[in-house]
Amino acid sequence: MPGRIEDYAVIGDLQTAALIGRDGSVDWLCLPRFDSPACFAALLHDESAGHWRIGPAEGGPATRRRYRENTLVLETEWDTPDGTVRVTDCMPPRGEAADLVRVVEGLDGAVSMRMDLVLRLDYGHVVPWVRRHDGDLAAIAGPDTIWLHTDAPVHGQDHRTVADFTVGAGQTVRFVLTHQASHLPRPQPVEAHTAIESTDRFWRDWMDRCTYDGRWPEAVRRALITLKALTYAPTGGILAAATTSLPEQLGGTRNWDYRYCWLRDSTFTLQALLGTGYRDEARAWREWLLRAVAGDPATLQIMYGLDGTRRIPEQTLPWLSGYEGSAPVRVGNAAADQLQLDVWGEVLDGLHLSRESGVAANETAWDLQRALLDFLEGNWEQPDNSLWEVRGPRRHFVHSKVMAWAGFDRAVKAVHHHGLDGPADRWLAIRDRIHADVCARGFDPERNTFTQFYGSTGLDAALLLLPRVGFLPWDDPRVTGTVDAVRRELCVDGLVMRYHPQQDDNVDGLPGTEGAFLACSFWLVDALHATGRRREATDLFERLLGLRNDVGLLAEEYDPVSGRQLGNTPQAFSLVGLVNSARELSGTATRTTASATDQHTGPS
Ligand SMILES: OC[C@H]1O[C@H](O[C@H]2O[C@H](CO)[C@@H](O)[C@H](O)[C@H]2O)[C@H](O)[C@@H](O)[C@@H]1O
Repeated sequence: MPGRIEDYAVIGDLQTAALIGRDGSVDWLCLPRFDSPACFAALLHDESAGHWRIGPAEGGPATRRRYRENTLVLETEWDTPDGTVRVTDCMPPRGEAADLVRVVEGLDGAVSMRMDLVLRLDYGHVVPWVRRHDGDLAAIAGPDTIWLHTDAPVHGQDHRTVADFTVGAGQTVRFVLTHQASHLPRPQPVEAHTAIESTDRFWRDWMDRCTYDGRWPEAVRRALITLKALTYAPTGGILAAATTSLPEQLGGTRNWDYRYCWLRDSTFTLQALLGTGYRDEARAWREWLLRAVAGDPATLQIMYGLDGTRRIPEQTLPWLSGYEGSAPVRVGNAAADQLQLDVWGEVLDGLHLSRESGVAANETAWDLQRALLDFLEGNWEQPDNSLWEVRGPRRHFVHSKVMAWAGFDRAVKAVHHHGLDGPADRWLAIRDRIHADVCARGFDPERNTFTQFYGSTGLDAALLLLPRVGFLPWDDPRVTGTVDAVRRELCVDGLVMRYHPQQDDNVDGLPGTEGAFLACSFWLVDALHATGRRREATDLFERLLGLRNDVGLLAEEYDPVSGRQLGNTPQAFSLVGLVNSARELSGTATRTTASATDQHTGPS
């Protein structure tokens, strides 16, 4: 049985990531990339879909675990009646091949250990052929070979590889699992202890570049390390999360594949990284973006594969029962074909932010922005699927229109403040038309709130972002009215639902419901802070910190009733929310969105 979502820690090598439960079992790993088929998919079924457990023979959860300070090296410890043992796990930043390194170390007494390796390629589907080569194991299936190099005595048993051994104080037993394409020669295995030390150094060096000096430094640093772990180093692409199909409702069907690069999520991640000193990542992301969206801006997708791949068709994997029975398990994501107008605005805002932050200008980037503006000019009046990717009918979502406004606003500023070339007066006029349209059709004066879409009876937590992008000032009564309405109508036990799915005739077109959306809850922290309710903002922020798991990770959502994390994990959206709110509350936030002096000055 897989653990709770919050039972999982993550390790990764900037090309893929493994999730490790409190019982020492790797229950999720895709090789060689984040979006490759999993060789351990127990998370979405049970151990027969592949897992790799190393722990005391008696089983059970660890007594404690932690990351080594400022690193992605995980240490899991068990106190047993016979002694204490530690397993150290890491994935060294990629050299010749992907390696997963696990070292067992006796700390006290002598502990009987068991290793249970069940390799199932293609998401639990394919049992590999296992052969011995010079004392190591090679598991071969189709395009993949997975090598196991260890000094433990392993043997095969019922299509799995097991080892029973005892570690005494001061003894270590090493395991290195390496992936290689099956047509290539065996890669040089890394030495486990050396790999742990070099991984440790890599992450410490990366953390040394962090400029964050505000409150809650450990939570912010852990979030930043995790965001970095969600970047795909070869291309600079930024993932939404490391998993697919962890459910938004236990037992439900809201199960999606997040192992791709959403322009929206990446832009938000960029804000958090730029605001904490990580300019190289911002540059790499911009270059990724320019390559991914090259071509006709009318064919811009809201998301791409890690290398900018456009086709990520959605399929279901019927042989997997799903996390706690939450089926179907999906790979690929049909949202890639949706129209989500906010994305144009977010990309324009993200590139504006890079410019404002002094990340060197690039002529191609401005050409792209002009092309995006041309598209937006002809399409901002279209209904769309919104940032929530609704699968119901397209509507005139207020947040989408406001982000179109933000796109033109940033374009005008690019001309006025940065001397770039463009028809600023025309853009200004469109900007003001959008503003007037939203204020006339997207605001309900009787309820004193903006609405989810034109004519909607529902609300949307994304409305909390309107003042952040400068659409109206925080003290505008329409903004304070909307913040109050979100609190009144969308909060469950103080946490924020992104909207009520059943509202407006089932706005998202999906069955079931979902948990509180953690990113939105961080947006409420920022809104409370900006509207002068600072104590409440801090209280909510600290409550959200308390929802992180024991190693500081957050999934997409949280169910206040069962007290469990829900959805894909670790999720960039949630962690970006944490970093940005910490910066706001600490007063260390530099401009990542329009400041008060940049607020809208046109009509309405
Ligand atoms: O709820 C329906 C949609 O859920 C997913 O989208 C959500 O995750 C995205 C990645 O973090 C995020 O950008 C989006 O705002 C969220 O709504 C899923 O990917 C969609 O396919 C699905 O329709």
